[in-house]
Amino acid sequence: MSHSSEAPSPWHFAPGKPLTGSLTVPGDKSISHRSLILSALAVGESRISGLLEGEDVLATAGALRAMGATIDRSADGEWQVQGVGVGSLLQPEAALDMGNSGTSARLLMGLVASHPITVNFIGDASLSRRPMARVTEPLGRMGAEFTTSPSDTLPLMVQGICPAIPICYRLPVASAQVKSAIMLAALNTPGVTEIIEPVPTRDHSETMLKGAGANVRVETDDDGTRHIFVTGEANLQPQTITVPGDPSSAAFFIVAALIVPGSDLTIRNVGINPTRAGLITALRDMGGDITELDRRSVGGEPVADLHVRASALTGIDVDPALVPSMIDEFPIFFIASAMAKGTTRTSGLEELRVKESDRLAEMARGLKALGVALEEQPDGLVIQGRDGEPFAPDDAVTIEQVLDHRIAMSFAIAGLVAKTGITIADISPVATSFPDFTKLLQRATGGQEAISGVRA
Ligand SMILES: O=C(O)C1=C[C@@H](OP(=O)(O)O)[C@@H](O)[C@H](O)C1
Ligand SMILES: C=C(OP(=O)(O)O)C(=O)O
Repeated sequence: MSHSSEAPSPWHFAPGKPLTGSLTVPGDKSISHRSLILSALAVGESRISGLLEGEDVLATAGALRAMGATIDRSADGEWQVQGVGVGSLLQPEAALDMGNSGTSARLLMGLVASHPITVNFIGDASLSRRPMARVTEPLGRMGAEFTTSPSDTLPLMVQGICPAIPICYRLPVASAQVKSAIMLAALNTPGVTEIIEPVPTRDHSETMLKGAGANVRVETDDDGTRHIFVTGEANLQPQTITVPGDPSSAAFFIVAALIVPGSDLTIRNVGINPTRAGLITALRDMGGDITELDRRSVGGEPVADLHVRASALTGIDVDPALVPSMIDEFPIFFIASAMAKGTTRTSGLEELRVKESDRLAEMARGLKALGVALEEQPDGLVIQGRDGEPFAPDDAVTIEQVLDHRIAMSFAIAGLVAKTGITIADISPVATSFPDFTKLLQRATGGQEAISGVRA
């Protein structure tokens, strides 16, 4: 199911026309995973529209089918799910292939931990390097058993337990995936499970579980620490869910429109949940002209159309408190920083080293190849911006395949302001989160001439 088994697809991205007009980004990846999972746990038919049809979400759908849910697609983004009910997942016959998707792996490990089934999880080379102890540790306290490699990575076997034991768990890392894994395990666990979240992370699981009728209560201390209480043995109601556009996908077009001179672009239907909107705050602090139009609610989430105009950016020190709300946006934020005037400093980003790739190292490597002066620190980058001057590397730059969609898309956008363009050795990883990325970029830049495929 993974793109990694296919032949690489090299693309070249070079300066062309400004980004103009309007476009709509695909459905939010986090909300799409959760829509399928909660629908599979409801009894009856749920209907989802705007579902992201990226490989990561399809991995979640495939796993839920293998555990008994009936999942059908009737049109683009339109999906129907017949759930099995909390506690009624079936033992899958084969290992669940999570492909490149950390969210699928960690959320589904939580889901099966409180079911009396044994499940093997496998993934691609990137996912098989990513840390899983962060979920096996709390789920183990709930009674599930795990067989992993000594490095606590995939492939991994979960032996679920029913009834599981409710726990009170303080998250040692700011991670919505870990929080959500425990919440999903808690749904089929008698009693009340409490998760203490010192640093708030994306809150889609809380919102969507409440919407489906689960007893989820959130209390916030004066210092911002959140306590999330989930009452187990829940009954979830089938829903009609509309998935809003993904701010993490919109991010590439926001930055492109800011740094390509003359751009004036509207990105429609973008989720602006405060736990996801840190990039907009940071870019505005740098002088980015981003206006929210027609603020509204879609599927219980705040959404707006974003009007973005090319802007002279100035470097900033990014407040570490913003980090969780822009965690996936740092790769493209570093491209914006490299085009700003002055220095941009980031810190508190050690989590970027355990994403689909080591995103600090990969971004530092690619930016250096583009001639950008920077310092790589253990938990961030310090970037000397070029004050709007296009990248002018001595040699042609090729970004090698590292099985990381966000690295590929970030340097694709950088290619729009690089004198000789940039070659992405394999664009196919974008299919995990944004299958239409190149098509939308071509459309926004007025046609084929802005970017073109390169024959290897
Ligand atoms: O819960 C989610 O849907 C996600 C949480 C984040 O991961 P962490 O929980 O590891 O920070 C994010 O990077 C990922 O893309 C999606
Ligand atoms: C980190 C990401 O996803 P995941 O953890 O689901 O692989 C991402 O999409 O940037």
